[in-house]
Amino acid sequence: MQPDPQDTSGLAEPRVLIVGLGMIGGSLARALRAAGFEGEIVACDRDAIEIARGLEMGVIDDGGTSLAALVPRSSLIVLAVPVLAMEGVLHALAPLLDDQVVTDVGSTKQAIRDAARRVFGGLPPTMVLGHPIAGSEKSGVAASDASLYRRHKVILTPEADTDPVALMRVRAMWIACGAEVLEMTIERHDEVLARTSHLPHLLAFSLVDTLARQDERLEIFRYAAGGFRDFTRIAGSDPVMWRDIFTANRTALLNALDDFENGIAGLRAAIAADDQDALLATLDRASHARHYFDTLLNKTRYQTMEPRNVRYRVSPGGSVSGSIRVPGDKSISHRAIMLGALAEGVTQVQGFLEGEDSLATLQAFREMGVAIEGPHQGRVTIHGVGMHGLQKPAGPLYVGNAGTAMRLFAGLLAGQAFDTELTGDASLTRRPMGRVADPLRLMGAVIETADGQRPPLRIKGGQQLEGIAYDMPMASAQVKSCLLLAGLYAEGETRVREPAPTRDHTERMLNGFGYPVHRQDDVAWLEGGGRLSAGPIDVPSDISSATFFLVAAAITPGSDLILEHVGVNPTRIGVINILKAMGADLELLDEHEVGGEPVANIRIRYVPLQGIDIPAEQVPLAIDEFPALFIAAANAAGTTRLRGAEELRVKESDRLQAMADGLQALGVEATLYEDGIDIVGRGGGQDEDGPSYGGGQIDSLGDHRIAMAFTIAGLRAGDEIVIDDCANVATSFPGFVDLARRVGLQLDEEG
Ligand SMILES: O=C(O)C1=C[C@@H](OP(=O)(O)O)[C@@H](O)[C@H](O)C1
Ligand SMILES: C=C(OP(=O)(O)O)C(=O)O
Repeated sequence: MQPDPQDTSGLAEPRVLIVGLGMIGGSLARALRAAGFEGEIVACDRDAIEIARGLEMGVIDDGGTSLAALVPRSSLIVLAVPVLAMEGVLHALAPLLDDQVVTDVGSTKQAIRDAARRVFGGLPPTMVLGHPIAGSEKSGVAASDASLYRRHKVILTPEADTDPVALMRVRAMWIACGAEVLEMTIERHDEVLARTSHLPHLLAFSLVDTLARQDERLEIFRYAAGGFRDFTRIAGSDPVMWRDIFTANRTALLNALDDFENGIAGLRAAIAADDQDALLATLDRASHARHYFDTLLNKTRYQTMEPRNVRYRVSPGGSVSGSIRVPGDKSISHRAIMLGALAEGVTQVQGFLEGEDSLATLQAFREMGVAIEGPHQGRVTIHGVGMHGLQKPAGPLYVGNAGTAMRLFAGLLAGQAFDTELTGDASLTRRPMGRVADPLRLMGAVIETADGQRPPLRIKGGQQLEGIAYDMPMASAQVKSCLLLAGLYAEGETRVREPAPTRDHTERMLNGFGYPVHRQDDVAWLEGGGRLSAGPIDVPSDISSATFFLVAAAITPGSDLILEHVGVNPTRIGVINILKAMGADLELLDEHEVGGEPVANIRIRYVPLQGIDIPAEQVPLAIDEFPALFIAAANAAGTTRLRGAEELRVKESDRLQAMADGLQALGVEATLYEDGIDIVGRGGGQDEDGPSYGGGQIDSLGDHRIAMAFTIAGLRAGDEIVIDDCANVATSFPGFVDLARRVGLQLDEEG
């Protein structure tokens, strides 16, 4: 939660003493004042001129050069002197301290704790070490800034015996300044800061110094523009302060420097050897890393129950018309990156889905050393590394919300020479992974899971896999694909029998990359040990995304909509078959094939729908489309019955339950079964144009498809539908809100 910068209620200090009135201490004083702090603010500095300036600027109420005069009536003391000056200040303070709470703002923490131990025999419980992660290259009280800490992080490093009241008081001070207060151990703080702050400062100082000592230095500085200026701004920082920090955090800084030297050596070698792919892999990884880690950090907050609540507000009514193209197919986008990375040569992809799920797959390959350019407007260029060219990633591979990524990666990584760990967001962490881990173990893979065979997955590298013949207990394209990908690395044949046809994009794309995959009846198989050769991939629009608009048009009188360039692979068109069986007026135009996948434009016009018993064989062919199809059912005449769909319970949410709850909230009768649902449609009444159900509040449970299904339900609602927890729509359908508005929905997005 963002602290209220005006809230000083937790801060009841009669007098705050700031020791060291520089830019950091001065900014603290000004921030407290600006927040309406009513106590006294005094400062001590050995430089009387700084104190005089502080008084003149109105930053402090009183001040001087002697601690003895200022400590006694103060309640909270903030040490804002350079790190190596701390020990001297602590010595001077020791005889003066009574029950004051003491804190500091030093950039390293172990050195200050060591100093306190030498002075006091231990870190006193009333001393709370802290560090605001804010600053500037400027110094002195004249450079102070009342907003320096606003929305910045302050790290406090309490110890086991720190007085909780002291901690609370220091925390209250920073919250009053508008900061976000975090806690971590002293050791962790020093390691983190060595990498994120101390190393970059060291590099900036070093680069400027190196260039400044060269003969043509004037020329260098004269022409040094953007890059040099950006990179070296911090080299103008206070030398004493930074000498102290580098000295005080010696061990952690040297470790960070070692890592950096390895990285630089790698780049040097790549340049020397004219290894453009290696160079691009590093540059690309770096250029995307900042954005990616921001997203990742948001996810972490999301998991820890501070949801980024994106809320949709759908006004009732609207019509649906036009001609639109929805984003690229998610299943094919994942596979394009995976196979492109393992291929020999360069794979050009167009139509790539720039959604969070497929971007997670892309990032994971970057972390395994693959050079990938883009995405730029759906174009991605993958510099394949060959079947054995992946490198061990530095840490766990985080695949967010994407079940497909985790399960396909499990197969692919089981055959690598190195260990890996796969992690995901809260929803993915609840999903079953035994369905891939068990058969992979039969192939000889070594995989550890968390309780209940859930993520994270720890996959041991260096195992020789053996082909197996596996009868899948459920119709799952993810399991089939996982085993086929592991089969690429296995000895002999890997055969997978599916109880019902499932999407066959993996088989098609492998064949397209020159790797033979055979099929006879319900069995697909391949022989391990082959090679993939790169080729272009044109990703069609995702029929699962198109479905929301197909249903929107199917339920809204007067609608006439064309969805362009949609993938209509026979293993994906359950939604078309089911809508047609319900009576929808739907036709495929301009059917043709791109890169081994059939595509078409789909035209759909409104006619009243009938409820049906959904044929069992259509279930796997429409597995992701059911949330939207349930909305079609709610608008049809009569009851729609679905059975044999227990897989819906283990998607991003329990989709049977989530949809039943939502439909009931709108006033639609829905009866749940273990493997399905009956929905009593509200269509077929006298007033064909009137609303089918009411409005209401829906919890999407963070499931993109639940969120989008209830959005289109708004077209036939009698009142507003408000849908919570919609941020994950971005996993599969970036731009959904804009497109929905474009075809005629009245939709607002909040948060
Ligand atoms: O292979 C794939 O790309 C997918 C397979 C399906 O999952 P299951 O294999 O679990 O049915 C589907 O729900 C998912 O969205 C994508
Ligand atoms: C189930 C889905 O995806 P995944 O399994 O990849 O999370 C989906 O997109 O509906």
